[in-house]
Amino acid sequence: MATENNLLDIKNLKVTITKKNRPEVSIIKGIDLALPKGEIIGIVGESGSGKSMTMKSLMSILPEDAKMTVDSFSFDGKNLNNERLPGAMIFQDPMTALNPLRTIGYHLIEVVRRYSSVTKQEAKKIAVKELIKVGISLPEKRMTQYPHELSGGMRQRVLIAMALLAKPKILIADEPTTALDVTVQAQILDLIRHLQQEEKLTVVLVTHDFGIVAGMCQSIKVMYQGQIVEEGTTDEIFYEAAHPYTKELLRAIPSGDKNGKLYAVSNQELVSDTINQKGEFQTLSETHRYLS
Ligand SMILES: Nc1ncnc2c1ncn2[C@@H]1O[C@H](COP(=O)(O)OP(=O)(O)OP(=O)(O)O)[C@@H](O)[C@H]1O
Repeated sequence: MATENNLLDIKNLKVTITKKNRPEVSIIKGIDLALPKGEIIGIVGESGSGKSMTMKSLMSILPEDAKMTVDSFSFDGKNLNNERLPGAMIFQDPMTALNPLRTIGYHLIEVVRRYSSVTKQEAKKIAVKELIKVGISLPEKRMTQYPHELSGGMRQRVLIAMALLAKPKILIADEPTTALDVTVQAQILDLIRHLQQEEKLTVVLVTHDFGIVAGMCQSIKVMYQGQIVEEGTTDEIFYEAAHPYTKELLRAIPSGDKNGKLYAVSNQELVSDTINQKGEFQTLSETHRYLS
């Protein structure tokens, strides 16, 4: 049963992949997913743990050879049946979601007109307004430019604008800043946080980076090998993690200590002797404070 505070409630989500002449592979192994309304929820786990597959399941955009099953899938207290989730998703590399041969304006106007019956001129005005909302300067000019003419950060802002034009109730951001440099990363995260409050969105922030979820998320789910191995409030996860995998992930945050060690999560081996340059974060608790 869905609780009142959950926007999304999924029971026993499984995803399998079947390739030609190969046995079926279980990718997501029966997870229960409850996403509280109006929060930013972090999904954390190393590469290959199943974060993206889980999110693609929610959005019904799994690859052709993947099959998803659930025991129940409810949205805002109602069974979603076969309807699409009123959500939008942004990805690590905005280039993959943008057609290099089309202008930014083309992309935005297309989304506006998909969701409301307005003229092209009206759609253009709405699109320009949305570009302003996501902090893009010279929006009229940007409308005429092609994706490659924009910086990575600007492209990600365009994707966020496109996502918002779809009027989602839930925004899934899958490693939205991984491809960006640190300063731009912080700006995009700020934008997501700001929009989440402004639009009263529920946001799912998928990342392998605990540093990012610390300052952004109210709650965290930790994924490992296709399962959620631990979940709780951000404080619970940071200060009272019980699962060994969570502890290892936390231990893998660079200490910033001059003689700090960098550990790999999966095999617990030392992968680097020392971090010589001064890191941004000093200790785990300082990481949390710094980002809060
Ligand atoms: N199209 C595909 N065909 C077969 N296996 C796949 C496919 N896509 C993903 N997988 C496998 O599913 C598992 C989960 O992948 P997923 O992309 O969800 O991981 P992730 O946690 O999001 O990691 P990353 O951040 O690296 O994408 C991995 O073992 C991956 O190899």
